[in-house]
Amino acid sequence: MTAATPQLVVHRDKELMAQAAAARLITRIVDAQAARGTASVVLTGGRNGNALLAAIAASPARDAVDWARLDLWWGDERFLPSADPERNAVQARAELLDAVPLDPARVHEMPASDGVDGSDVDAAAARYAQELAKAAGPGDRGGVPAFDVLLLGVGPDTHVASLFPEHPGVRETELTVIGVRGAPKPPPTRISLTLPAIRAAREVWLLAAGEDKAGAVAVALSGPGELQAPASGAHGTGRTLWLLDRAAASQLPPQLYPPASA
Ligand SMILES: O=C(O)[C@H](O)[C@@H](O)[C@H](O)[C@H](O)COP(=O)(O)O
Repeated sequence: MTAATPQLVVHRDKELMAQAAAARLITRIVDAQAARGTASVVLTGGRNGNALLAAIAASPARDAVDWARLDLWWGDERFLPSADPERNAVQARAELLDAVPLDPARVHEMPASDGVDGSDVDAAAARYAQELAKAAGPGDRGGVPAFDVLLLGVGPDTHVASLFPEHPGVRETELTVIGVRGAPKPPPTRISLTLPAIRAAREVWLLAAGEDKAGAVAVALSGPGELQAPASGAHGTGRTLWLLDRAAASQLPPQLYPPASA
């Protein structure tokens, strides 16, 4: 087994998956902070990503995290005005970030369409790539920090972040952050980390719950390649973990279904 080999955990339903993922993430952050005095996490948009944040907000264990020593980044963002309720960062703040004592300087939102770059999504993406490069340490590779955990929701078409099947972004091998136009999932204009940036993370956790994800999970784990199934190209340098509920795991071939999960 290598770090890219997907490890699967299947929970009873999406509510339990969010709670269990929240407990897992709190523990991972606490361990990283105990070992290195800091931690870095990449957040994802979408229902499962937001449910995880809400579960952390509701968890008494959340106070075990030294929030001031946590760097937060985003895997993708909808390129909208900064206060737009459709922005992943706006939703993350509502679910959790505004309730915990983060260091604002360590919360790295992706640029908005009413920011310094105006409507130039490519310039905005380049700006975020510079911010990542500045945060990268001497031992980090590829111009991004070695994130402790990079979260990804999985779309019903197997997209992750804003990397969609057969779209240019999934082919990007040099840039760490790109502008995305014509995204099949609205809104059409987005900013996204690329697969090389995603793969710099120590751990990549993919979240998928619900019957509508069962096909995507089965396809992504059957190995068609990242161009057809971007989720299949998302793996960490130390661990690749799929956090599922039974409905999203319902089309997995028996040999991939984990022996015991609750
Ligand atoms: O900006 C976004 O929309 C997300 O980052 C996107 O990649 C999301 O994670 C998936 O589409 C899954 O979304 P759900 O969890 O809502 O199905």
